[in-house]
Amino acid sequence: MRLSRYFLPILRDAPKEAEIVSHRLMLRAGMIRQEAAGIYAWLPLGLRVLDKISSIVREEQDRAGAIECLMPTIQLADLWRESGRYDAYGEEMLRIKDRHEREMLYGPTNEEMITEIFRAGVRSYKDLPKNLYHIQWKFRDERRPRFGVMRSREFLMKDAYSFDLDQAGARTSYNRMFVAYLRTFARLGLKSIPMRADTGPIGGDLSHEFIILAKTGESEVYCHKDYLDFETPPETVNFDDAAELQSYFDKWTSLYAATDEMHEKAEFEAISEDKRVSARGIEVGHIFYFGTKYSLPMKALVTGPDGKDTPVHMGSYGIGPSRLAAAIIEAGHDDSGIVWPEAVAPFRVGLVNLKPGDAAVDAACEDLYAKLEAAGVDVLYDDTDERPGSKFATMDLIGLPWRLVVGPKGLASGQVELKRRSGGAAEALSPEQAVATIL
Ligand SMILES: Nc1ncnc2c1ncn2[C@@H]1O[C@H](COS(=O)(=O)NC(=O)[C@@H](N)CS)[C@@H](O)[C@H]1O
Repeated sequence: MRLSRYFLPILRDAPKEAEIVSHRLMLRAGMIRQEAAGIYAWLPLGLRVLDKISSIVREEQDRAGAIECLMPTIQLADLWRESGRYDAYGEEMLRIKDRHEREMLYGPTNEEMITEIFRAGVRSYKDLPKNLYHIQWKFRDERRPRFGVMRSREFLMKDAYSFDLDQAGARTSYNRMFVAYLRTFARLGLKSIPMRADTGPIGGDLSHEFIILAKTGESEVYCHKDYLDFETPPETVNFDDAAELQSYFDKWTSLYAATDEMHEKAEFEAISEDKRVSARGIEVGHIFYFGTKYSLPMKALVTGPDGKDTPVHMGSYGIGPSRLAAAIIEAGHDDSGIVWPEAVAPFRVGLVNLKPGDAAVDAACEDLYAKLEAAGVDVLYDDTDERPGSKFATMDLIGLPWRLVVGPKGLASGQVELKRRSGGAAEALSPEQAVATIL
């Protein structure tokens, strides 16, 4: 992409209301723009990151056997009356009326809707287990939206829903998602720790929040330090092997880890001092087992092996891709700006032309741009007339993994300058060596 043709509204300073670093950097880097309280436009650079995060979430859901669908954002109030949650959900629900005065709502979550879809499509236990998911925008009228997209009112969520004949089956579905979550956050460059959590308005009696430790996290969390060294379950996990899945669940819940609401002080203080971690954390995922809480009132029944109709056992599993864009910045930045992990960087290389109009430099840049793009490397080519200092500052701010600089002096001795954003000195290399290093 040529920067002269792109849309990247960089801000020199962040608005004062941006309290945390990810909010400041996302605004300054031209990734998002606030359209209303807690409601953001995702500008081109931010959307590229959001799409990369969603792709990794999707890959790990698919690997775990979940099946993707897409439910609408607008839902009928009557659907929520079936589960009894319409009134219980409270102020956070955005209630609307259509032209026929029909009561509707902007979905904050989809347990009722997926249960309605399931009950219309499945009748026998032979069709179980099932896990259906979508990646869809949600609306929760948070009293105090803040921290940019970290706690916004409209946000993107992957929400998956599992259906099993009984609790034992539902526990395996829960463990499948548990393992998929550990893998997902690791691939995003984050160290997540599953913590016992409260079930809140979703309900149920088993729940874990996946927390990443960050100074600006909203939650106060407590855990055993050894979690930080645990190996992520490998790509080769057999998601059909209930015992293997249970072994990962047992390992990753074998030591103390709890959010503030579930904290047991005495249990925590029984851990040797050097192994206690108490920190602030960001909740990036939350999973629930809630049995027949929705299937019973909504009559989502299957014919069991005994021929009797029985309500299915369900769980729901949420991840916040839009919150993750901010959380990844909280976990990866420095004084000059964002430092993206390769997996989610909006572009892989920032190519900087120090003297547009200089024939040799232009030719060298065009050649590098063509070679890298042909090799499938996403390049943001700064071909603008900005001053060099401002070009370097922009590349540091938007945090691309590689910065490749072409100037007349270096080129005269056949060299360009390559620098890794995550640290290390700039290297003077031939254009060929620079391309080889990046590939
Ligand atoms: N206001 C918000 N802004 C940004 N992300 C949010 C917000 N609220 C929740 N999330 C993200 O969405 C994830 C799931 O949300 S949740 O309420 O915990 N769980 C559910 O809604 C269940 N239905 C799971 S399918 C959270 O872990 C968080 O990553």
